[in-house]
Amino acid sequence: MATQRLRATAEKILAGGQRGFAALRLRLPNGDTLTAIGQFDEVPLGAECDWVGSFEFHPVHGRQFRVSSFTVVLPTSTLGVERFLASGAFRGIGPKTAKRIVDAFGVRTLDVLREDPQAIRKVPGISRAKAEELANVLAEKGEMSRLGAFLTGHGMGIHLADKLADVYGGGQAALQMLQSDPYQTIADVRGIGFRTSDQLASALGIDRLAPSRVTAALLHVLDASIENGHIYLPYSMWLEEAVALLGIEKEVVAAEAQRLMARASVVAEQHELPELCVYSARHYRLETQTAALLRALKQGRRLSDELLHADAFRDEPSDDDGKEGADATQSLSEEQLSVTRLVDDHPLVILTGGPGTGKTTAIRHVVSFFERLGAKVVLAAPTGKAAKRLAQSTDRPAQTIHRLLEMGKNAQGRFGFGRDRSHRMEGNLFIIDEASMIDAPLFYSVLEALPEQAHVLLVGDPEQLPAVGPGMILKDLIDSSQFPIVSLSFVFRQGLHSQIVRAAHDVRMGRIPQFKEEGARQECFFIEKDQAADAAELIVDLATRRLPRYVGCDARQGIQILSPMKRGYTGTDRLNEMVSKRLQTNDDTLRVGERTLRVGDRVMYTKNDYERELFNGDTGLIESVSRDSLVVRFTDDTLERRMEFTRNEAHALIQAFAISVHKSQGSEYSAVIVPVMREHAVMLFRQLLYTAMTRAKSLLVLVGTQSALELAVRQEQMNQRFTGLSWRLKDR
Ligand SMILES: Nc1ncnc2c1ncn2[C@@H]1O[C@H](COP(=O)(O)OP(=O)(O)OP(=O)(O)O)[C@@H](O)[C@H]1O
Repeated sequence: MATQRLRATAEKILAGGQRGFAALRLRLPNGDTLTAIGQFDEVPLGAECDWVGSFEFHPVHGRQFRVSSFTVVLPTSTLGVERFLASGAFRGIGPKTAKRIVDAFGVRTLDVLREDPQAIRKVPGISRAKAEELANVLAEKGEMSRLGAFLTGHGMGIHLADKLADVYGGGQAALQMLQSDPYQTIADVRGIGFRTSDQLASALGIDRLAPSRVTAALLHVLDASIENGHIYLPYSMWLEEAVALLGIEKEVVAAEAQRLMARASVVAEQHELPELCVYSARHYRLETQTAALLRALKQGRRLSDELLHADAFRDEPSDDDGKEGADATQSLSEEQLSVTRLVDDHPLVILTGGPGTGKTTAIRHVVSFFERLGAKVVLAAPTGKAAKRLAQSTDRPAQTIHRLLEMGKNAQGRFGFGRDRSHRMEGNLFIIDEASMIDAPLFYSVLEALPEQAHVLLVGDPEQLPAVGPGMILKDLIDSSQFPIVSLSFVFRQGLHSQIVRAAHDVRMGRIPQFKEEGARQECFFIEKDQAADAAELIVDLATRRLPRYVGCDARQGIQILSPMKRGYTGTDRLNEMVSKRLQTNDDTLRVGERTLRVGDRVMYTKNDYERELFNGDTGLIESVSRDSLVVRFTDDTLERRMEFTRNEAHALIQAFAISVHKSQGSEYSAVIVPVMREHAVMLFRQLLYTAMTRAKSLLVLVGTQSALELAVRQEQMNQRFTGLSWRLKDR
């Protein structure tokens, strides 16, 4: 039979499946249908295609079209082509010219450009050279241009084109996948989320009740819950969120949820709650493997048995040992001493306590004690600043956990940890400070890379804000009651700096702190301001004029505003703009998105750039600004580095006169101002206020209303995190 080509849309799979043999119902442009059969790598369901094949006659099914190959037809919408031409892929073509070209040639634009480029010279502003260049770029892009037009036409970023082509092996294959099963791209391509693919699916006419849509939403809800810190979701919450996203009947979603659970793409488990706990397969693995490693850790031996000079170890560390670890004249408390003993006996020990309760002093003792026995003691913390403080207070090197695990590029060019179960870290005792900031994936990586028989001391304050990432490791370990905990509560810190510490402890215990004048110099203030706009004015005046004088520091560096939120009169966005303007000394500015960056601005880098050794949270001052770039000076004790950022790169820089309390975790500042206003009521929680207050070393000013302060102290739970680690660790 003769080979034929026909254009039609694959409407339904009549027999077979998505892959392998399938019989399809094709709909022709005139509305007629016909049956097609063939072998498919992937049935392009819903996509309009050019089908190549021949008709044959089947004794039972009648006339059908046997497909030998097909290509997906470019879904040319004029808007897509217009956006594609204006996307920056074609030099010298902006939105106006793109519109003029498309107005003249409509959906045929790309074909015209390909077949008769000079024809577009009739559009004003297009020269012979430009027409030629356009045609060349288009030819160069080949099938990628179809993909580009498709993406931009559906409101997706052109930047996804390369990623998609990479994943699916070319522009044509990517197009085919986008059209046949847009939801599959969520799992395959970073940067495509449920909403994007759902929009696309809706434009392609994919049924709102299609199982692939419901499945994608259910998986998306689980993934998104990670961003709120959860490791699992209770079944009813999972379902409700998916129903809200899909806008369809709950029964349909529930049926699909059951199917997913049966397929092990998600795992449902019964904990103490009457309802099921639903995990994505990945996070279920993370939690169960973490629990397994922790259980194995519990079987470890005494630390001193492993060490060179073990004979020197006496059962009870004596008073002399106490002196050794602390100041020469200071004896450790029984509790502090017990840490050393417990660390020897137990592979994992937890040390907690608020500010000034002697945690650092206890750490110093542990370090020097085990070093004398010949141990290699490794010190680390989740952030660079916390690691630096730990190094200073112990007089030993300390590093970030990421560095300890040797974060870097592997042979395939992907970022990952150089230390893992096959290439473990080296050391006998690992002391990790600020443990409340460790998220579940990082903790797993630490456990996985721990050398055999190593011991771990986690030090932290569970009343601080939890980690930015998912999980609440420190709390879970404490709640499990499986590991020895020393909880220091006596506040040793006296005299200087004790006002802030006392106020912070009040908040920690749920008491409203009193800010009365004491002694010659007050270090803790509460200034009442009813109106948010007035409070903002006052904060800016304090930050730029009054406090620098009071403390004797440079306004650009010494004063830190910590706000609960970005938004609002006293949110970080507005305060940064106000302080930056107030401190402005010349007209050199760089516009980056919505923001204006000025010379002299304190800025924070918000990404991890391992190549430049620049990390999320690093702060510096803008030294100079030119037309399309700026230079930031980062100073780090001994090291001073100047780095240039293009306008594009500068998107990762935020002004940092005011930062969120979340971003301040693990850092300390000599003077801190905290707005405590009703406008941020949704964020006024005890943990947040407490974390903000404990960032201040020598001066703390709260600005706000008494009622907002009371609200912040009263509201206890930040937001509940659903994690199952403590349940999993408990002996049942
Ligand atoms: N057993 C002790 N007896 C007397 N003073 C102590 C004792 N332990 C610690 N201190 C003193 O109390 C103060 C706070 O101690 P340390 O820095 O160890 O506490 P911390 O819990 O680490 O505080 P922060 O978390 O605020 O850094 C220090 O001045 C320290 O010398």
